[in-house]
Amino acid sequence: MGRNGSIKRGAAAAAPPSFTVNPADYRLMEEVGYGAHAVVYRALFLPRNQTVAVKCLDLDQLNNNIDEVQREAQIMSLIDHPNVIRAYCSFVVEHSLWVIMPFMTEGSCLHLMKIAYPEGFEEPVIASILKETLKALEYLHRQGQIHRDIKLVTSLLIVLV
Ligand SMILES: Nc1ncnc2c1ncn2[C@@H]1O[C@H](COP(=O)(O)OP(=O)(O)OP(=O)(O)O)[C@@H](O)[C@H]1O
Repeated sequence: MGRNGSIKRGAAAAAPPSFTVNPADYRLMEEVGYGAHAVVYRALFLPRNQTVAVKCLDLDQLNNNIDEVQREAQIMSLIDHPNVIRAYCSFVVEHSLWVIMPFMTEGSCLHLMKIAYPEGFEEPVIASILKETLKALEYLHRQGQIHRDIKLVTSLLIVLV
């Protein structure tokens, strides 16, 4: 709504897409990566045939860290910065926590480097990745959050399709 009460053009288009918390609405496709406690899949959100990433965290492995993980998923859902991936939603499926996220089509910087730049990125590219990463960190710090686990080579790249 504009200040004069008029409805802003494009406001509806800018609204974040909504996702369900029903696992049956997601079809897991291939595995795209894994971390210490999670496996990440490319998946389809069936109601809109939309590609997403689903991070499946093994709750049994997390032991006492469940509160921390749920807090992280909640923070991720409140993120609003182009350089920080946000979670659309998260929910428990049997022994896993599923976090639904945008799918980063180009994968991580490490992946890109391995397949296309085996000698390593050139300096201007590294500088650009660093700058964008620092913008993301600055945003998180302004929100009162500390990342604690930055691994530059696993930064994710998105390509708008
Ligand atoms: N949204 C996404 N889109 C595409 N690929 C992703 C996405 N999220 C994660 N991945 C892939 O999955 C890998 C593992 O991601 P994850 O977030 O579990 O681990 P991490 O933070 O890199 O590792 P750890 O949890 O061990 O610190 C990433 O390195 C990346 O290759």
